[in-house]
Amino acid sequence: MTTMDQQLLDGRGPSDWVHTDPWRVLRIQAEFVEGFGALAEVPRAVSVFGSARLKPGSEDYEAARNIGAALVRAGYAVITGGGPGAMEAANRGARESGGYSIGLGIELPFEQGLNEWVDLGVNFRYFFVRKTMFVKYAQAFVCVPGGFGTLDELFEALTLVQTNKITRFPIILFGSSFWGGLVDWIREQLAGTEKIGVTDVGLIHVTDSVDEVVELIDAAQQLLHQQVPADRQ
Ligand SMILES: CC(C)=CCNc1ncnc2c1ncn2[C@@H]1O[C@H](COP(=O)(O)O)[C@@H](O)[C@H]1O
Repeated sequence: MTTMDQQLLDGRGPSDWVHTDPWRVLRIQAEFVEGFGALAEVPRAVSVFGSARLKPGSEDYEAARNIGAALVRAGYAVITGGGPGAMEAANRGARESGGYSIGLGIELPFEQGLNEWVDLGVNFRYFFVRKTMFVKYAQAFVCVPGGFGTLDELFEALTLVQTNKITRFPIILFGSSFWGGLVDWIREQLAGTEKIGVTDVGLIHVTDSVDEVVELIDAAQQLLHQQVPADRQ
């Protein structure tokens, strides 16, 4: 009969167990622990999402950069997915304004690594762990034009607010010509056929003004501070 100690210390034997789900759970757990640990001290922050494919100099890239800068001037750290395009732009605006620029990267087959404007970077293997961090450490979401990834992050936030899993959390879509059609469809098709409540449409704010982005977030913060006792803020 062998003891557990013996089995542990004996280096020989099959190693396929490292690829099993229980073992994966430990890696997932480690990823949560690492993320919570790295971000615990982050001051109040806003997550900015948008297309990984935006090119520097393009209108949307420069908008994301301005948003990053404006958020820092208003006292917020900026959190992004740490990649290129809109993420790089928002991190860049934040760093250029002397603020706290955070990138939560994801392991991808065509990975390019964290962009050069990230001050605090954490890399994740699992999208769902990373998405928890975007929500947990942000006071608001801002989406500039993007693709599936951006829509995924947008609808995750909308669902969490709709179901009261997070409260007082502005979700701001920057760029009315890009987002307008989606919001019209949400109003007409989703609210119009009672797939969502009419008031749910009001969870989405659309703007073309960087100043308004900050105003919306500040207003939500003020409401929060009025409602939550000082020791819990
Ligand atoms: C050039 C290229 C596609 C690089 C991909 N590199 C990426 N690095 C980090 N986060 C990403 C990346 N691609 C997508 N995402 C995630 O999905 C969102 C953008 O996806 P999309 O481009 O809108 O659909 C980002 O906010 C980010 O959280």
